[in-house]
Amino acid sequence: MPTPGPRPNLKGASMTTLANMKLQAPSSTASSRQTSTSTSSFNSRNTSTTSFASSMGPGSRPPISYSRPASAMSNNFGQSIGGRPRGNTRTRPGPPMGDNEIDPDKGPGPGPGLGPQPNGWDVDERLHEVESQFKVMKEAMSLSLTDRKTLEDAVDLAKTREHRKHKYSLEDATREHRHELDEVRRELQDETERVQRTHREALEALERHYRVELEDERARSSKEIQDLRSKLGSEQQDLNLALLGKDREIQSLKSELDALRSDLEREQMTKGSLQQKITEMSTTSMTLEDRNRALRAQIDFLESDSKQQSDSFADMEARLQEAVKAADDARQKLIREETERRMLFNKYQELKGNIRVMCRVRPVLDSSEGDEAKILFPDLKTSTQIDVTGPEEKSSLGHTNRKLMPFEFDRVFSPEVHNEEIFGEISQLVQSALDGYNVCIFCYGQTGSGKTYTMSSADGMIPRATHMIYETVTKLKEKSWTYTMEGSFVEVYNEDLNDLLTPAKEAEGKKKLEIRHDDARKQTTVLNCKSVSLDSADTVEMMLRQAQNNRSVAATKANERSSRSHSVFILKLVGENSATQERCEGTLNLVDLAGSERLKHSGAEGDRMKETQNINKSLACLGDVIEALGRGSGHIPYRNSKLTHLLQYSLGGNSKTLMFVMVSPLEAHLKETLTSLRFATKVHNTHIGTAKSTKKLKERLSES
Ligand SMILES: Nc1ncnc2c1ncn2[C@@H]1O[C@H](COP(=O)(O)OP(=O)(O)OP(=O)(O)O)[C@@H](O)[C@H]1O
Repeated sequence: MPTPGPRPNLKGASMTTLANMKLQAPSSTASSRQTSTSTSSFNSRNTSTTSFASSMGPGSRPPISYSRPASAMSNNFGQSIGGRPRGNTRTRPGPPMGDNEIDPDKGPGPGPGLGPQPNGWDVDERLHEVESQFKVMKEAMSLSLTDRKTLEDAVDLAKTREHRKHKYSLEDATREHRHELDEVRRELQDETERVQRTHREALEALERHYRVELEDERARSSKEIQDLRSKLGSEQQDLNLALLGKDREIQSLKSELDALRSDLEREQMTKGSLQQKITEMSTTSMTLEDRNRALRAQIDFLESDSKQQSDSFADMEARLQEAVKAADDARQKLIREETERRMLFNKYQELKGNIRVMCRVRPVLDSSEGDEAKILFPDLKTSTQIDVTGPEEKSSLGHTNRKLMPFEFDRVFSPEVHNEEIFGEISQLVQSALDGYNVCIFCYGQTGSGKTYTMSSADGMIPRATHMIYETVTKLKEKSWTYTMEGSFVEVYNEDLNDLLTPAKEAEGKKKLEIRHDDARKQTTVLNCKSVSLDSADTVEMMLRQAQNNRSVAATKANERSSRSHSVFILKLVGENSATQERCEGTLNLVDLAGSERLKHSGAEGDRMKETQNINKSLACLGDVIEALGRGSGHIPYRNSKLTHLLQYSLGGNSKTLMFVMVSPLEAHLKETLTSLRFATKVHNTHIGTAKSTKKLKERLSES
């Protein structure tokens, strides 16, 4: 129920004012209600503001100072609604309301006719009062609005401050956290860096260590690879050479086979024709015997009848003439056949190759010599192979093994083979020398391997060759061949040529030996060298004894009586055929080379070292010459050593060469054995051009 407002005082008031009053009275009530509401809300706000302000607490933002305490305002406002404001300085001062005052609870009082109203009817006063109340209310309103605004501002400010405070504290916290985070990050980073540094250092140390190890390993591996490569290279080279040699051998064997086949056919034909001739001759002989018998009968008859006798005599003479002619024809045929045999024989020799290599292993002399090397002779049928078990080798994986090294030559002689069998193989070459070829037979090998035993022992190649020559020469006399034989014996010692048939004392005042070559005859003469005419086999034995005494023999660690020089037995054979007028000139050189052991192994010093160096040099030169001949080189380095210079016409296209590689059976000599066998293999793989007999040369020379 709206409280009835005081009756408006129309006296002195304009109609407008009254109208306003009428209009405002209820609104005032309403506004009073409103005010009350707003006051309470203000109060509540004020309370909240106070609590908010108090929540700020000491040390926080300063409390908000209001222009007027809210409670006061509230009181004023309450009073202003109820009547005259009390104690409000802004309201018009007036007399205390007393009974005339409008009690808000009671209302403005009874209206006209509703009860006594002291001065209640004083409209002006009432109006004035209402106006002043209105003014007060208005002021209160504006104040309240201002307050509200202020409060709102304060709230906003507080909010802003609180917000800012929060923001600050948040920012502080963020900063703190960021700082902490930075610290932690820095620490972490430091730790990480430290760990990284430690790891890097460890890694670097490891890397350095492994790099060193790697370098070592690499160096070791590259050395091993290099060793293996060079070994492989040399083995490959050897294999290639062996392959080439084998190819050539196959080719030559094929052509040899063809030639032999045709030779055989020819020989068979010759044999057939010879047999036919023999049959013819025996028939002739029988005929002659018959005639003889008839002639005897005729003689008897002539003795009885002279005419008949003289006729028969003439007939007999004619027949005798015929028989003599037939015998002469047969002799001529024999000589022709000898010439043909020689030709065929030498052709066969040529086909066998001009350089042949044979290997001989000497037996173990007694158990004190030491362990025996593992040497096998697998090829029993043709006896051309020797397998040597090499020294112990360490593989890259650390395993120890021994390689089986096979070597192949024209012939291999095991320790049981005697000099007789060896000579069987070389006798054909001796025959070639008689037929006018230059022949050279070497014995190569380390000290104590059996060179001297093979070459010049009592039943060695030199005495056997000379015996064979004597026998052959004697037989050839029947075929109109007469031979002169001259022998000389020289040695090459420290690149000097010495005559072994002249004792050292006698040789002192004599001129030095000089080598002279006759290029047209392909013959070599040693000037100032003694040569002995060999008219009996005994002369050769005497020669050998003399040479042996004069040979330079010195002691080395490798062999007690070691030959330190190359000795060359030179046998010149000149044959002439009185029937055919043929002439041939051949030379047989039997060479016992000095020991081929290596300088390091021989333990040589001083003079012995010089000797060894010279021996090694001349052996190397011999290898070079054979190699150059094999290559077909235009320049053959004969003059690089005395030995090759001396043997110039016995090494090469116009001669036949046989090299014996002598092998010791002892394990202690294994390295030297392998070196010798490798050298011999190189020689074996060398193909030297076809040999030519000086007889043919002579024929050619005589033609020109
Ligand atoms: N086939 C063999 N049968 C029996 N004994 C042999 C045989 N070969 C060599 N000998 C002996 O072996 C020893 C050494 O041989 P030899 O003197 O011939 O060797 P070498 O190679 O000529 O040595 P150097 O180079 O010192 O002259 C000698 O006592 C010899 O009699």
